[in-house]
Amino acid sequence: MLQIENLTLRRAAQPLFENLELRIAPGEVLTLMGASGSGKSTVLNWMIGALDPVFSASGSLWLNGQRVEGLPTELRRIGILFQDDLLFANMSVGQNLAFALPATIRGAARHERIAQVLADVGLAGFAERDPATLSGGQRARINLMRALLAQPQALLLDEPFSKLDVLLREQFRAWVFEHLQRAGIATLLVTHDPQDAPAGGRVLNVSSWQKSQL
Ligand SMILES: Nc1ncnc2c1ncn2[C@@H]1O[C@H](COP(=O)(O)OP(=O)(O)OP(=O)(O)O)[C@@H](O)[C@H]1O
Repeated sequence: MLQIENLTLRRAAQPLFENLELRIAPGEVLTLMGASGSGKSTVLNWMIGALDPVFSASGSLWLNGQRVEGLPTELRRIGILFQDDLLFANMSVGQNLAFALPATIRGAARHERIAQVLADVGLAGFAERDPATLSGGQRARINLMRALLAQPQALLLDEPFSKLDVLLREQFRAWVFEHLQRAGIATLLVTHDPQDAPAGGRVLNVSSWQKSQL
């Protein structure tokens, strides 16, 4: 369970919003929707411990019963995926994935794990490929798998589909939701496009943030 309690964010003395409350169950995707500049990315930055110092925050963040908003980013077990993929251009696909693997997985087990991940996403044999030679959809899948290899308990998606063309976007979206549900990951999806939300999923609109209860 990923939970925000009573979050107020301010820039200078001005509140960006007040008293945000939300709860996301394992395997659920909650969509956070709102106009440009309404503060969606700022919430995500706060959740991963990367709030710009121009903002101040009060409120608490809980992940599976542990209060995490005071913890360093790497101890929070919260992954994030941005609209621009951040694959390292000077590394192969396999090296990009290996970068996210926990250090406790060593030696041959690392190669096996990466081969298995690539096979799982329909990209068997791609470990040596240069990321620049991949299609948009292939890059998107590698980027998501890299975020998941770090074994997050929650995932934040910031406009993850907006750079994909229409057909690919539909396929990738369905694939992502199915994958996250199977992995039991609590997911917060930020978007300005209502069509990005999973069918039947809960949507929280930024305009209703004041004292909203989800
Ligand atoms: N570093 C900063 N310094 C000053 N103001 C900032 C800074 N970062 C963001 N802001 C402002 O804070 C507000 C919220 O920004 P934020 O990026 O969270 O909005 P958003 O809802 O994610 O927008 P978008 O959909 O365009 O990404 C905006 O008015 C923005 O201009």
